[in-house]
Amino acid sequence: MSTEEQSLITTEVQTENTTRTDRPDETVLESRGLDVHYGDERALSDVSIEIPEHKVTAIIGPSGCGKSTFLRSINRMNDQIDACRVDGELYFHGKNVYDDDVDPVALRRKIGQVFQKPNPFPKSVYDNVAYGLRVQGLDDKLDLDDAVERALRGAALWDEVEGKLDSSGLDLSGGQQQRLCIARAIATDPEVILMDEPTSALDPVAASKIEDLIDELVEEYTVVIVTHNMQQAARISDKTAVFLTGGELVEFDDTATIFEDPADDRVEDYITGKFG
Ligand SMILES: Nc1ncnc2c1ncn2[C@@H]1O[C@H](COP(=O)(O)OP(=O)(O)OP(=O)(O)O)[C@@H](O)[C@H]1O
Repeated sequence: MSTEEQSLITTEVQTENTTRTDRPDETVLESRGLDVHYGDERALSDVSIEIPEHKVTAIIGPSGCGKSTFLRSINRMNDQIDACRVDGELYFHGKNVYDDDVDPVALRRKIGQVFQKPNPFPKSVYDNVAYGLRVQGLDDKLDLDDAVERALRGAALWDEVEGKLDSSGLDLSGGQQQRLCIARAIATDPEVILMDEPTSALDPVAASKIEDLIDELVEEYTVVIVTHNMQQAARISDKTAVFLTGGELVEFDDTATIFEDPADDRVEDYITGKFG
C-alpha cells in the first residue's frame, strides 16, 4: 500500500473518531444519588453520573466495587435478586426507570444486555435472533427473515452464518456465539446496549472482533461496557467511569483524561496498578 493510500485510510479513521468524539454529549442515562444494597451490604454508594448517547462508556474498577451492580441497575435486572434494594434515581431519557408505571420487560427491550459468557438459547441461529421479535408480535415470515438478516449483519456475523441459519447457536465458536448474542440484543431495536465483560471469555482474535464491532455499534446505539481490561477501556471507550471499593464512583471523564491525567490520586494509583 502506498504512503498516500495509508494516509488516506488514517485520515478516514481519524475523521470518523473525531466525529464521534466531537458529537455533543446528549445525556441518555442519568443516575442521581443511586444506592444499592444487598441485604445490609452496600454495593453502590451515592452514584451520580450522566451517560452520553452514541458513545462508549467504560466502567472500570477493582473486583467487587459494584460495576455489574451498576449495569444491572440501569435495566432493572437487579429486580430479579430478592436481597437487592435500589434507592435514588435512574433516568432514561429523563424518565425514572424505577417509577411504578415502567414495565421492566419493555425497558429491557430498549436497554439490552450482553453478558460475560456467551449465552445463546439452545435453538437455531435464526430462532435465537427471531425470539425477541416474535415475543414482540412479529410473525410474518418475510419480515422476520429481513429483521434476522439485519441484526446478524449489524453484529458482523451474517457472512459466517448465512448458510447455516438452521444450525444450533450452540455449535458456533465462542466469539461467534457472543456476536449472536449481540445480534439477539440488537434485533429488538434497543437504544442502549449494556455489556458486562463481553470479551473476557474469548480468545484475543475473537475479542478483537467484538472490539471492532463495538466501534461500529456505537454509531447506532449507546454502549456501556464493564471491563477488567484497562487497555480495552482505553482502546474502545470515549468516557470512563472509575468505581472503587465501597461502590463509590470516584471519577468520570473523557477516557484520555482518566488514563493520562486523572484528577483523583486513587484513580492514578488504580490505573498504574498500585492496587486492584
Ligand atoms: N446477587 C448478589 N447477592 C448478594 N451480594 C451481591 C450479589 N451480587 C453482588 N453482590 C455483592 O455486591 C458487591 C458488588 O458486586 P458486583 O458484582 O457488582 O461487583 P463487580 O465490580 O462487578 O465485581 P467483579 O469485577 O468481581 O465482577 C460485592 O460485594 C458482591 O459480593
